Amino acid sequence: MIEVTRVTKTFKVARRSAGLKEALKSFVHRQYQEVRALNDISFTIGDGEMVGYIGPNGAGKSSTIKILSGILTPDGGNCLVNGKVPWKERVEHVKDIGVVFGQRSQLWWDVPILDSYELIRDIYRVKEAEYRKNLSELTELLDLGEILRTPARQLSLGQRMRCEIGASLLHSPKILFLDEPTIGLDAVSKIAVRNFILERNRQHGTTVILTTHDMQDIEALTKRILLIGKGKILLDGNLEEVKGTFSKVKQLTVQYSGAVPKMAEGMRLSVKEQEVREQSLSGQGILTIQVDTDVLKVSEAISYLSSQTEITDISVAGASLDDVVVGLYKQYEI
Ligand SMILES: Nc1ncnc2c1ncn2[C@@H]1O[C@H](COP(=O)(O)OP(=O)(O)OP(=O)(O)O)[C@@H](O)[C@H]1O
Repeated sequence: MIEVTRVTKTFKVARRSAGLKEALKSFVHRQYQEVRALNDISFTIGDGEMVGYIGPNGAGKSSTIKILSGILTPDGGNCLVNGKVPWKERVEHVKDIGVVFGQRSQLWWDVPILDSYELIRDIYRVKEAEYRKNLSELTELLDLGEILRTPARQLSLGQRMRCEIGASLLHSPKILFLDEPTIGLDAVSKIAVRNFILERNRQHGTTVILTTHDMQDIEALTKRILLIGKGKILLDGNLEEVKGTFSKVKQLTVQYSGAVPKMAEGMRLSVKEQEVREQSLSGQGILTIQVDTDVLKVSEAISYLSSQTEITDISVAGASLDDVVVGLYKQYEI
């Protein structure tokens, strides 16, 4: 269980104007500006939950993850992770958590991955039997076989990321913090990483907090999202419900054979008039229709269309999660 209560964090940043004169001045009179990274944030995450922590650049996501993993101390508020205060009980706390920062490595650059893993085993004092079991499971699921004997610096980004995730799980943590785990990966590697995380959660009940700008990660992995902006939690809700509030308009793609169907109130054609005219001459075609579900249900729109023409194929799509997130950022002015 993760309980974050009224946490605040302010950074003091040195400020000076450009130029040599200003640089010399700042030696004598240093000026500081305060950046409020976290402003009174609270949330609770239950055991085995997978939560997407999203927000624009500079919103405060990494600062939260650093506090939850004990790297940063907040100025105010409290935080309990499995009953422990992360920055006060660090040694005990790190046994419970695994952390992957997509932009930083926890592996030793010049030594084979297996040597890094053995160092991690010693640091976390993982028992030999547990280490062997975890290593063989992770090697199989993350397809690490060949690459375990290669130094990190010789691996591709995708191979290294699989090794990073393996490294974070060698001590069987109950909670996994993933900060942009698929950044820079190709489509195949992204899917492999997502599937592994899903499987880990299913089989071991691992709690996952995922920060990412990749909405496909969020869609594939999480049911709940926490939206942070300017250091404040702006929304904590079910992903499907949040999507629902933004997807009043559904898009129907209709393949038909016969007359071009007329549009009812609440339905709007997305294709150009010229295209419709051409389709009308050929007696068949594909139309893209926007349906405002406040006016007309999708099922009503489909039966209205099929009363006028023969529908040979149809697909319904909602707003993409990227559209939803852009809408949220606009709504909350972040
Ligand atoms: N060590 C630091 N010193 C000074 N300011 C910092 C430090 N770390 C973070 N900040 C500031 O705190 C704010 C929140 O930063 P944070 O890295 O938590 O954002 P983020 O949501 O993770 O952003 P991104 O999506 O770009 O990674 C930003 O304004 C950032 O400049």
